[in-house]
Amino acid sequence: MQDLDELYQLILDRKANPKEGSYTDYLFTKGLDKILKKVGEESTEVIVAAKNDSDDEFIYEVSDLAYHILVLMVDRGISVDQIKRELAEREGLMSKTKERRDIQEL
Ligand SMILES: N=c1c2ncn([C@@H]3O[C@H](COP(=O)(O)OP(=O)(O)OP(=O)(O)O)[C@@H](O)[C@H]3O)c2ncn1[C@@H]1O[C@H](COP(=O)(O)O)[C@@H](O)[C@H]1O
Repeated sequence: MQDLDELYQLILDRKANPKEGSYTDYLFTKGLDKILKKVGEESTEVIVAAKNDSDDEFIYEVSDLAYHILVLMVDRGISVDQIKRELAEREGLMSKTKERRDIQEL
């Protein structure tokens, strides 16, 4: 069982300790442009899968995209905690915006 935090840590470790035959290593070696190309390809595959009926295919493609996004985050030096913090801040902002909208609708 591997959650997103654990996968992020493993990718971080691949960056610090390159391992022969590792696909993550291959991406880091190729560099940012290659990682961005993969994120673009995987995003398109998620869109195509979302239009089809197969949940399994959709889950597979979202997982591919999630992995490549984590590789991109490590390459850019951004942590999962930074994303969590941003989302947590939005939670406060969004509920304030909703309160304002509710008041305007009264
Ligand atoms: N979650 C993933 C994961 N998801 C997708 N992929 C790889 O992403 C690639 C996507 O397939 P494509 O056909 O688009 O790409 P490709 O033809 O293989 O290669 P490209 O030349 O196009 O880049 C496949 O090679 C998959 O193996 C992943 N590779 C590794 N992980 C995890 O990352 C961790 C470290 O893996 P290694 O770095 O390989 O040790 C492990 O926990 C793995 O499970």
